[in-house]
Amino acid sequence: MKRIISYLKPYLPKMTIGLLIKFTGTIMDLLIPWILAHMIDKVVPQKDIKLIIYWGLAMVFCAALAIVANITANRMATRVAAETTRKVRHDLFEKITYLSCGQIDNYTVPSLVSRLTSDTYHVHRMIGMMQRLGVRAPILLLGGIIVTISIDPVLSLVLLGIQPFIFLTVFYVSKKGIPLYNKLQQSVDQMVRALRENITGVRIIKALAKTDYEKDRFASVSSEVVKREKKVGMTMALTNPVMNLYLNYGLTGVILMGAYRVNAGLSQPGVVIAFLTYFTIILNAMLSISRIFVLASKGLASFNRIIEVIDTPEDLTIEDIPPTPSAYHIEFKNVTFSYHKNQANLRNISFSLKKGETLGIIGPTGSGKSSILKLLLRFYDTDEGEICINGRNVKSIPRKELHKMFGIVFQNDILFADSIAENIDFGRGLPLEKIMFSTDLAQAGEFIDTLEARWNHRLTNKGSNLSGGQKQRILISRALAANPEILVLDDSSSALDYKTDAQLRNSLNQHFEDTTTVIVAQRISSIMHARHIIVLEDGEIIGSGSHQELMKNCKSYQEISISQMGGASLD
Ligand SMILES: Nc1ncnc2c1ncn2[C@@H]1O[C@H](COP(=O)(O)OP(=O)(O)OP(=O)(O)O)[C@@H](O)[C@H]1O
Repeated sequence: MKRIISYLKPYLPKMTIGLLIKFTGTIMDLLIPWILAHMIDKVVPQKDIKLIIYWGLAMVFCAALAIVANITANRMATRVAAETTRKVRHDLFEKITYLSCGQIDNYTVPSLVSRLTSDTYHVHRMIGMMQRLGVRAPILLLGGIIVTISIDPVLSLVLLGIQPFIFLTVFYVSKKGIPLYNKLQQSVDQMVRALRENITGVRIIKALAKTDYEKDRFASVSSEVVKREKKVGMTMALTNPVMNLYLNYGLTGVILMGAYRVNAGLSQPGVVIAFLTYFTIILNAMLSISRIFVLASKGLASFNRIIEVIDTPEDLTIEDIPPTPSAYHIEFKNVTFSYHKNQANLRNISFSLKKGETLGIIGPTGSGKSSILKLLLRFYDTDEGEICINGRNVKSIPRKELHKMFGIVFQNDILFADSIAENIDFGRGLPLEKIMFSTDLAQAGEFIDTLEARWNHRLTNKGSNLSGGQKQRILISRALAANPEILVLDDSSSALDYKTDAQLRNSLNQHFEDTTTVIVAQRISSIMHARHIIVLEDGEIIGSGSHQELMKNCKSYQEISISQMGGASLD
């Protein structure tokens, strides 16, 4: 609660003014039936047209003021809700961008997406609703009760008699409805997750003719949503008819008792008419209050899910480790690491690279090749051992400074719906010449020249209007464009033909001789020229050395080489 108030704090003056306006509008709404009763019972019998017009105008004024005040207050409330939600969403987004990879793994991406979308939406609805109805409904309820008791205490007994039933209904619906809403939200989360997987994987689903399977899978999560929606609907559907029933019974009771009291000269017709209106106002106010409870509990649950992420303590903090002089640019010293802190995914990894040297990493799928790169970039911290760049432990290098050293191409790296130039620049403000130079080096210049708008050619989301090889070249251009100190290529030549791959390697040798390069590859031809090669298996180095050395000493390497190139050597 404290946190939500801290978000609302900047808008407190605006909210106070809005609530005062709302208060005025609501009082006007409450006044109208009272004026009506006064006119019928006191003014009309005097047969003074001037007085009737005067009171009539008072009613018109109240009605106009009520509507203007309510609209103004609602608009102000909407603005406050939108602004507050914008700030919450912004803080959440910012925090997500700073979460470490381990923290993202723990939350999972779909859960973070639904916190950013549906949870912020619920918070928005709650803040809006609390301002619109949070003041109005209690005033209408309390004010209505006070006015009815003051104009005819006996008729109020009808209202009093019906209250326990109303309370019971509201209590039952809230008690049942809130957990049902929470369950519904969970199944909506699952449906969003399935939908997301389906849409991102639409090609492979089609290619593997899994459309029917996916349709069934989606149908099953969707029918769970429908089932839960029905359950919520069935419970909530009780509210309006049951309340209407109470209302009608109450109104009948008021009319019966009112008629009796008017006949007996104990009350007046105007009071009975006003009473009927107040009765409706009071019941509607109670209904609104029950809705506020449901919406507030949903909104608070969502807000807590958002705050959980925003308050996640920062891990991977910068540690004060003094640098040690080193002849090496990159060093891995006995590094052991596990994602789930149970079974090690990398064990005892050691290697060192001098400036400008190239390391090739090869090994079967799942052997830990990409994990080495993730540790080098400090996406995760090692469990044992240390990783140094220029003698500085990566844990002691500020994140921005560390990442600036790198040019990276990851597996399945992403291109955005933007121009080719902007995709390469990536917000770094690089001059076009550098971008053009990098595309030439990455062997992308040739295909860019065939495009009408060339570097301004717009890509679609994820670069889906390019071929796999073209995408790969743009991604490599992005990695090269800022003249990185360290170049990391994770299986990035897999979509390049052998000739382009060889041309790329030549360009790198010529123009990036000071850049230390780490290449992860499935193809031996992509790494066989590297100064150092390590062969990984099950998270361990089972062979290291140059291509020739490995061809002599490492059985696994020989097998890969023979299977891919018939065991060709460099010479
Ligand atoms: N984010 C993660 N959370 C948990 N386990 C992970 C995560 N990423 C990778 N792993 C596990 O760590 C091991 C090594 O994975 P890694 O991606 O490093 O392999 P790889 O050699 O690069 O494989 P590939 O050639 O298929 O890309 C695998 O067993 C994988 O399941």
